[in-house]
Amino acid sequence: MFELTENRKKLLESIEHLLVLGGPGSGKTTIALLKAQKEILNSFLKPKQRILFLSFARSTIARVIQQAKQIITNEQLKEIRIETYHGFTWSLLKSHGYLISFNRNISLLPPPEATSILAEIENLSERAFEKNRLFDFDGILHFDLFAEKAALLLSKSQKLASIISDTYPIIILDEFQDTNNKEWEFIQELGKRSRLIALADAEQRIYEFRGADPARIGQFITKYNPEQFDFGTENNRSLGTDITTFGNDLLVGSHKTKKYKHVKLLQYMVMKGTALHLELKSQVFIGMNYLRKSNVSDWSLAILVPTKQLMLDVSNYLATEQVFKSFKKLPILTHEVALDTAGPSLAAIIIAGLLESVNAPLNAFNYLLNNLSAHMRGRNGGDKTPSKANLAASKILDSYVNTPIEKGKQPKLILECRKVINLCSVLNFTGDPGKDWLMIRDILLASNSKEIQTVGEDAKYLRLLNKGAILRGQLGELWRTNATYLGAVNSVRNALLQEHFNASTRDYKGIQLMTIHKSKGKEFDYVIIYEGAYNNRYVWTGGTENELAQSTLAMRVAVTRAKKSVVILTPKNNPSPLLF
Ligand SMILES: Nc1ncnc2c1ncn2[C@@H]1O[C@H](COP(=O)(O)OP(=O)(O)OP(=O)(O)O)[C@@H](O)[C@H]1O
Repeated sequence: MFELTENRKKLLESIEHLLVLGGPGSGKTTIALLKAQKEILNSFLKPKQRILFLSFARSTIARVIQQAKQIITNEQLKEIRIETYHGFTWSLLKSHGYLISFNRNISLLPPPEATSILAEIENLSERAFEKNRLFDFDGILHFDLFAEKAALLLSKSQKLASIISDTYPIIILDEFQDTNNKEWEFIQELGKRSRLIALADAEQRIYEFRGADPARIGQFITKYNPEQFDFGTENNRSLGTDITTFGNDLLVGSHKTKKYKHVKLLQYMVMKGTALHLELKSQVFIGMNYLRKSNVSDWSLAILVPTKQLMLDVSNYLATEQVFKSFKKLPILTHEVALDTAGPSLAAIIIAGLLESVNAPLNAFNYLLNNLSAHMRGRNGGDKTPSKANLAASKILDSYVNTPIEKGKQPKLILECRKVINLCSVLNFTGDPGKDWLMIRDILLASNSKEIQTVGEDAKYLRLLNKGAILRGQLGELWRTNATYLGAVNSVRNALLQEHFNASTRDYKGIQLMTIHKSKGKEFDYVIIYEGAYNNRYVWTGGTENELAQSTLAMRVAVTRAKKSVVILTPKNNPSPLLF
């Protein structure tokens, strides 16, 4: 199916540890899949053995599976386990974590709740201490500890390590340049007995902020003395275009004096109101027309933005029809958004709590206060601490739960929470989870408290996250068995947690909106990179040299996602220094 160069044929024959280097679209993933196929065809695998393909993100897994289906047969695909580091290490810790924790039952700490629990610990080493304490003593595993604890587990139990290596004699490490120290420790445990194939591109290292280290590829070479293959700037993704050339020129700044056929740099006028993202939306229509005219079947068009805030603003703009004074209209554009889940997940737990509360009115009020406090502390997600105002408000709620204040002196937020409970207590549920859910969400949205309204707003994004169906399914099940929503919080929590491990099988077709960082490892027919004004920029004025270097790498990753064409939009009054 593929014309293979001598170099690639040599790679397929190798029985050493391997390091495959190459720029975006040079064919690293493809050759790794061909290598796996070759080993399968050579009957290298004994019964029950499989090849393990490890990557970082669920969305990348989806793409690799999609790509694998074009290269190898379904039977061969069954002999490859394609997994995220999280999914794989969790499966190890879930069944064997008791070997390294005082608590025999290992459970997961859902990320939004983790953020909320750790919100007040600002000091990073204290945070790390608390995360470790939770696992060591309570068996509760924070997502950040997956690699670390899995490495510890394998180092403590050589028997388990042998079983793992016996099951997976060959392990492919995707996006190796982005492994942090803990993942590297884990990989070294695996590498004691299994053959490793690392795929890497130093210039696509965009996760330095989570511990990716420029020295990592060198460490791999020193440790394993692998056979090395470098596909350099070969470009199989956007063959016949100058997209990769632009990406490489960007690294040295030489793009500023050149012209490109497949990369358009546009400066747009920043406008307000209905015209806020007019230029972007118009470019999306132009892109769609181009793809239709070029007869690209099942086309994909990505809009990549630097910040989450801009992503949400753009999503709202695309999902609304604009009508201008001239009566010209810009219709709604259906699209998918790659959103972080913390805020919406915590909002979902609040709504689930209120659905339950109607049948358990006794604790309903305190329950709401606790959940609302968790939402305010955790909605920013990740390891980010909440804003001072949110932290202060959450403390009001926490202290009220412990020592209620007499009537007349209660803060407004507490009174508003009481109002929510009263309004919910007189609701007549229909048994249709979709409708009942919306009744509660509307109560939250109509609240006079900004904090409570925000919960309603965050809950709206569950639809964008495609979580609607799964939640409806779980709640419908409860109603069918009990004719109440008792147990809603648990089932919502489980449903949302499960999502972290299900390799998303959806493919990236149509209009996809995401941050530049999320676009890593994906490919689209057409890419529009959109920089907003003020805080929604690639480069902040006054940023350090290192920040500028990171932004350049991120921009190159974004550009090289495209197969056919790229448009980059930057504000005319203050164009990006990376571009002009
Ligand atoms: N030898 C080849 N001949 C023809 N097409 C190829 C070859 N290798 C890869 N391709 C095609 O090129 C595209 C990019 O390949 P692949 O995803 O393997 O690159 P990559 O190096 O893993 O990219 P990235 O680092 O950007 O994720 C795919 O569409 C693939 O089908």
